[in-house]
Amino acid sequence: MSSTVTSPARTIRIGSRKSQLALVQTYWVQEQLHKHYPDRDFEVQTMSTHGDKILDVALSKIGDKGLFTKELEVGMLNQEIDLAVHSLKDLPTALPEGLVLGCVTERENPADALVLHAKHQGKQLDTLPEGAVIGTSSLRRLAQLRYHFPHFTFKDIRGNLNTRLGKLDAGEFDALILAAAGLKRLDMSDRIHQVIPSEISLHAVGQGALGIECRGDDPEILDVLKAIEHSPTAQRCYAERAFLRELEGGCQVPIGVNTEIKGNNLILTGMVARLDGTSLIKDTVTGEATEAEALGVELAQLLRQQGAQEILDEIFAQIQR
Ligand SMILES: NCc1[nH]cc(CCC(=O)O)c1CC(=O)O
Repeated sequence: MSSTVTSPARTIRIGSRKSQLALVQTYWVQEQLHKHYPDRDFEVQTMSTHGDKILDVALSKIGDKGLFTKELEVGMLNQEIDLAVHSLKDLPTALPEGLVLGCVTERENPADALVLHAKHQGKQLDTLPEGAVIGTSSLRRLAQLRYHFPHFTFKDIRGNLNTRLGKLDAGEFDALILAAAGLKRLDMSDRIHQVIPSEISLHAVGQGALGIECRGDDPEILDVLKAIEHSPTAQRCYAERAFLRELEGGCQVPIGVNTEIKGNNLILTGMVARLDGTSLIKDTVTGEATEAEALGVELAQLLRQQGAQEILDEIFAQIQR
């Protein structure tokens, strides 16, 4: 008599930060995976990351490498969780040994958005008064907006989305610049007064996309993740991340991008700006979408030839002080 004994499929453990946005994103991934693999169990485990615990310190002062990802990565390497869902924007371009970017899901609108205090209802960046106080914690947004709107006053803001919106509504700011994608995912699209055009603000690398990280030596998980990969988003984000990696910048340097897929081609625009908004270097490359990473490297080299490295060196020196 012979019988085939198959051990029951293991429960797949998904790690997430505890913020409202992180949870919405993680439960969305869980649901997508469940749709593709109805017979498998996917369970969510939440963890606080260093970035969640130091909400009162300016992001640009503490550096950003892995601020929102490290604890989840340790969890994966210790076999406590099998994959981690991140806002791709928060995932460093160099991952710890043993971990890989397993898949990239379909992107929301990657643009930045203008969110106004009620008293400015109906206004846009062009029509906000001189001296308007704009809240942002991102050097990228700061540098680009200063470049285009030197007459505004810029003020750092921290905290999760609800905290920030509370500060805006309480009158501490005239407007905030936030990712349109985060507001959309939290069902707060009605707070977006203007989707900022890419001519004014190039978005962060990976903005609006989710990146799922897992162990490189776990073929089962890598295979499971293939079902929810969105290939055009992945190609765009691979080009953006190669550009950032080549310039050796994190999320907290004024580097912005825009990507577009047209037929087989990928169009990548990138910029590096001075923090005070006095200069901004920007260029565009086009090539086969299948060569996404090479395009990112090419654009980085192009911007370097135009002085991007000097700007970045200046910024690194300032941040370290
Ligand atoms: N750094 C914080 C962060 N990480 C991801 C998002 C929003 C969603 C996204 O860009 O995918 C935000 C907030 C913001 O920039 O307004």
